Amino acid sequence: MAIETLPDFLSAEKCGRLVIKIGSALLIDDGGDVRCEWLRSVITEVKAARDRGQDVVIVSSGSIALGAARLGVSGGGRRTLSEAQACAAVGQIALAGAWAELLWEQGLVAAQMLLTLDDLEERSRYLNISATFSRLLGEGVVPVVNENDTIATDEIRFGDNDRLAARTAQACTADGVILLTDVDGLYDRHPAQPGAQRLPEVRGVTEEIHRMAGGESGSGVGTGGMTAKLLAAELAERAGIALSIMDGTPMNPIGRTMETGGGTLFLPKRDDSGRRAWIGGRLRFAGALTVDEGCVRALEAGKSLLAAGITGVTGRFERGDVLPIHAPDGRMVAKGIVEYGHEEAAAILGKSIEDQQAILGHAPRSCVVHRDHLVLL
Ligand SMILES: Nc1ncnc2c1ncn2[C@@H]1O[C@H](COP(=O)(O)OP(=O)(O)O)[C@@H](O)[C@H]1O
Ligand SMILES: N[C@@H](CCC(=O)OP(=O)(O)O)C(=O)O
Repeated sequence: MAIETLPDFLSAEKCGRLVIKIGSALLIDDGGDVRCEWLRSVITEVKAARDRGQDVVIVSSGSIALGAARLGVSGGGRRTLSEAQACAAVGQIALAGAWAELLWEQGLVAAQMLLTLDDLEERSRYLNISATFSRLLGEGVVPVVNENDTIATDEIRFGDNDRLAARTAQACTADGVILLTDVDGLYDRHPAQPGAQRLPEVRGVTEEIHRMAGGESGSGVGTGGMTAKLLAAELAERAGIALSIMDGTPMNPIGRTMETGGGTLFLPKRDDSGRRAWIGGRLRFAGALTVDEGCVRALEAGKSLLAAGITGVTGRFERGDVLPIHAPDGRMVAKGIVEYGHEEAAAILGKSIEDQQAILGHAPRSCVVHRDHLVLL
């Protein structure tokens, strides 16, 4: 049974596993301290969920804001990478300590998991992370996840924990994600603008929906703003996971949203298997394929990708990598696991299957991307 309404997030039947993401502005006060009383109220809600039989995974921001205050570093979101990393290193140890202590106050055991984009993109590490989640949740532990900011380079950083929450939800096979933030959902324009209306439900994050988000964070403490939350909603949607943006500012924010009927609920269009979700959720690529119009139509009709339809190969990739597949106008139409490395793919580009043996010097594979390993976008 899948989530269909807001109260379903609190049902062990419909939402056996829940990810709750908490933004920096909620967790850290203006003086740079953890808002302990508020956090205690959230943990009460985590405890209630556990008592109902739901597994809960927390994605907690706040290390940079916490560390910056302790180091006396200012600069909001405009810090250099090394500055942000130093702040994160100082802040994370305090943040994890606060979580462990306050969860323990209510009889819950915390575990820390620091992840990077690379960890979630590389299949074997992704599977290890999934296995660790499964074991921890089986033991009744509450994993607390954050980005491993101290080792992530700019290129491989998520930079915002909204997408990290969606990818974490995939990795731990969650049914729902709650993003607690400082606004009670998605508005049709920036909420500060006159006449802005909240959208209670969104089924399918379209271009029109993306245009509603102003890029900047409102608080000046968080990163990514609504744009990042919509990207997260899109990742969740593709993985068949429901996601809700809720106002985290009051005490007991989840219960409060249920009472007021606030928030925005993003519902998935279709269900995807774990493997397809993993392919569709990939964000970094070692290369790319461009195909002709006929090939785009064939892919949309559910066919595998043949070398004959490929018009361009870029990057240095290996067999087994996930690549984006672009239409002639540059639009990304699909992602899929490639059957050849970049040299062989470039060599057989545009060739029919009959011509490929002589070029490769061995029997060709039936296709370049098999339809079972292809996700249309
Ligand atoms: N269309 C929109 N609807 C709601 N909020 C929006 C919209 N466009 C931009 N925002 C801004 O996004 C902010 C939330 O993002 P952010 O500050 O990054 O939160 P967090 O720190 O919780 O991740 C809101 O406070 C609001 O100022
Ligand atoms: N990993 C960073 C989180 C960055 C981030 O996404 O912040 P936010 O937009 O407040 O959720 C930190 O702990 O400070």
